[in-house]
Amino acid sequence: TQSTRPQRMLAAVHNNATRGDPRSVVKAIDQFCRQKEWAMNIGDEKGCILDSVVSEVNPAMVLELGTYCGYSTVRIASQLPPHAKIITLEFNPQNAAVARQIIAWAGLGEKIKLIEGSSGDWIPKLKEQFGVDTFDLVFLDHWKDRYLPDTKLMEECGLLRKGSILLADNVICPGTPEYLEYIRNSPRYKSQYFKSHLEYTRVEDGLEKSIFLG
Ligand SMILES: O=C(NCCCCc1cc2cnccc2s1)c1cc(-c2ccc(F)cc2)cc(O)c1O
Ligand SMILES: [Mg+2]
Repeated sequence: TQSTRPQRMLAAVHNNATRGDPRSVVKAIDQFCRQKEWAMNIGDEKGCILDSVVSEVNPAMVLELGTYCGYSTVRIASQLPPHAKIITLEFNPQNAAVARQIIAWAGLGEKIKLIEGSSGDWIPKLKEQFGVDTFDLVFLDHWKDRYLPDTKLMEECGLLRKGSILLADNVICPGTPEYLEYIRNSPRYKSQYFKSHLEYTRVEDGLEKSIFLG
């Protein structure tokens, strides 16, 4: 039977990356996406901006909405301090299965909790199910029309504290107009736009970094 693109990406990781070496996993995926098949990982250019935000925040507790194949999960987890954790949500079971194997190959399974399901269902359950208090960093990379409702949901569920950072991918392409409008005009957030490009292309895209003011 025909393989899927995530499965071919996983094969590229197995063939080209060193087990236990997250940076080689990231490099193998970027090479696959540049030389073989485009895929919707954050990519190397926006990935460097992600890396700088993670190292600046030095988070103990991270939430990622949208795992896909685990590329950004691996980038984030490889920079976390000891005992820090990332919870990542993925809607598509086939993508989640590939992500688990890419995360395992990178040797980061201890730091990462991958949950299969939708953000709307799971955000209200994170405190009771996983003993989460608040998140220091949230990376939004899931359905673009869910960025705004899920941000409001996280506020309502008490998952954000004064100083929590939201980092949103694709605010230009595919675009998240309602989210940008809200977050840039809300007195409860301080926002900053990082101009970049859609992964592996010359199309404009960017990341929006927002600090929750409480
Ligand atoms: O759709 C994108 N990412 C979201 C996949 C949604 C799946 C999930 C929903 C959901 C709900 N709850 C919990 C977890 C999850 S995971 C996406 C698309 C492009 C793109 C595609 C074509 C194109 F021509 C130009 C850009 C680029 C990107 O960087 C993307 O991130
Ligand atoms: Mg994205």
